[in-house]
Amino acid sequence: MSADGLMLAFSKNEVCIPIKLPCRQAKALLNVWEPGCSRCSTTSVVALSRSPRCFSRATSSMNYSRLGAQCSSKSFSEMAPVVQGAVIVIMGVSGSGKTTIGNLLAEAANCAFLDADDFHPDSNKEKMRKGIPLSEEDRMPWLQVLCNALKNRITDGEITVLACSALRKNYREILRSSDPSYVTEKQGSRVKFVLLNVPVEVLADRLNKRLTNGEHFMPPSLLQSQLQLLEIDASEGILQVDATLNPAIIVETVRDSLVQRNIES
Ligand SMILES: Nc1ncnc2c1ncn2[C@@H]1O[C@H](COP(=O)(O)OP(=O)(O)O)[C@@H](O)[C@H]1O
Ligand SMILES: O=C(O)[C@H](O)[C@@H](O)[C@H](O)[C@H](O)COP(=O)(O)O
Repeated sequence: MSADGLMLAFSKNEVCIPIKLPCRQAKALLNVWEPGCSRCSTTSVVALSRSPRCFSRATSSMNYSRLGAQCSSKSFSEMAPVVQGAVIVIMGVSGSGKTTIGNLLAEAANCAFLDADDFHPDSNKEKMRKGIPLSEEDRMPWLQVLCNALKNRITDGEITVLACSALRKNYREILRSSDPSYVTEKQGSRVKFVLLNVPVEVLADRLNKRLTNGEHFMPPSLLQSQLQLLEIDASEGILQVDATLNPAIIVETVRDSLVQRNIES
């Protein structure tokens, strides 16, 4: 594909017809697809480009999200020809919104959602419930179980959204190593991280409300230890988003950024 070309795949009854078009023509073509148009209910439109610049130019100047709502046009799974076996880890401290955003992202992208909390042994949850931070020894077996689960999904070519605190770089390295082709941190892994940034006062407020509503085992008293542990190494190039925004906007931002970063590479 040429660097300036957009590939459009029109999928109907499971039949894909990939075509290449210059940006301007692609935009013009996609613009005639109005929301509610009867063709949208039976046909999906996928715009893919190996050039992120080209993709963002085309998508930003047409009402792509409106089109997407009708045609589920930007789902990762519809990009299956180029995106196979990938994991998007929504990371951050407790209360940053990992479960909320991870669920919505997976739904929007039509792929599976896993919550790392569901992989903790009861002993870990009991410890946290009592207000005791987990130790390195508590976390290692848990991360290893997660790593194995992700490895199976990557090998099967599945796309997964995982909500996981992944606070330290060495924890993330364990998750990255679930990509069988990942050797060193110098190379890309099919496991990508998105950090949800939320100010401490907002986090405390969210955790207090969540506890009062009896929705979660994690006490607000553990927030400080979580923040102390959070380690972000600029060299990892982790995508960071303002997670105080409306969840729908966060999800849209994450999807757009991942597409622009070419999550398949
Ligand atoms: N973007 C957001 N705006 C407002 N409230 C949010 C947002 N994201 C999450 N919440 C709320 O904050 C609380 C913590 O969110 P949750 O998804 O459970 O975080 P985590 O999984 O990181 O602990 C929940 O009550 C949730 O409804
Ligand atoms: O490594 C850890 O200390 C835990 O994984 C922790 O980071 C996580 O935050 C808790 O499991 C609470 O779950 P939530 O993050 O969903 O509140």
